[in-house]
Amino acid sequence: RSNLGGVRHILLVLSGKGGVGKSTISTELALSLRHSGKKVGILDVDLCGPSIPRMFKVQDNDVHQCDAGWVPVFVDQEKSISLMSIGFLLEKPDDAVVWRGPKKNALIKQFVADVAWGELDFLIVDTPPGTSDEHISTVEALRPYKPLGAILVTTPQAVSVGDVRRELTFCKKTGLRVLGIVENMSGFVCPHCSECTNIFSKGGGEELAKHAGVPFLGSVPLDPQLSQSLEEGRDFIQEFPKSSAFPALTRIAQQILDGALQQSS
Ligand SMILES: Nc1ncnc2c1ncn2[C@@H]1O[C@H](COP(=O)(O)OP(=O)(O)OP(=O)(O)O)[C@@H](O)[C@H]1O
Repeated sequence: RSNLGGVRHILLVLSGKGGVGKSTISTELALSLRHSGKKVGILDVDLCGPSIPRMFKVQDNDVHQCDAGWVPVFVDQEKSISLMSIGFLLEKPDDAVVWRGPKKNALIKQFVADVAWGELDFLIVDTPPGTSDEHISTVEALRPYKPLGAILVTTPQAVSVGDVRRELTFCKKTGLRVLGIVENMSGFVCPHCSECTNIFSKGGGEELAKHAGVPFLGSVPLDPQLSQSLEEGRDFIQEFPKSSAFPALTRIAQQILDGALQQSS
């Protein structure tokens, strides 16, 4: 039996640009799903900029081997969130990965085949920005396991939205279903007067979703408590239910749960 045999739903998180919040959305989606009673894994295939270990504050952990392959790193004692990332394989967490494409592709194949995930409700695959070799290798390696689809993350500005158009084309060409678009860093709600300032403009992601005929999963505002939680490896979903990004993040998770339920029925 393959190591992904016990994984019910696989979804990818993609973006055209770097730094728009893929790892943030992957992390908060995993936490939200965990609080809905699901077992979740995150496979971080961002080989040159792995940020998932740090966002869960487990960057000093090592990965061990068992008969079935690599044992992922568990975030909690209940083992409800497990992680695999190149960050756990580097001698020092800040070591740079200077590899050519074939070596990267080989590691991605190994990540897909050799991690002993056990039973998972969701496996979230956090990808590097763009549509590189690594994306093609990831999608090809996952194809036999019929991924649920991809979440596309963008910031509201036209330049980032333009890059998401390329992601839409990538999904179409590789036969990956688009689960929806998330607009991240969409306005800043003042904690004192609750007025919303659209720092990076607003609505680009929603408009693109409408235009492309794909679901719009929601706008996540810029939220200092969110970035601080990520810096400190804290559980934002549990600790900050009153913060401005909380409703959007939990709504995204609910839509993913609904979509997965529909696919299963
Ligand atoms: N809605 C938000 N509010 C506040 N800070 C955010 C928000 N979304 C992301 N950030 C912060 O922005 C930074 C970049 O986010 P993140 O690492 O998730 O982006 P990424 O797209 O995964 O980047 P990369 O391309 O390097 O993989 C992080 O420091 C994160 O804490």
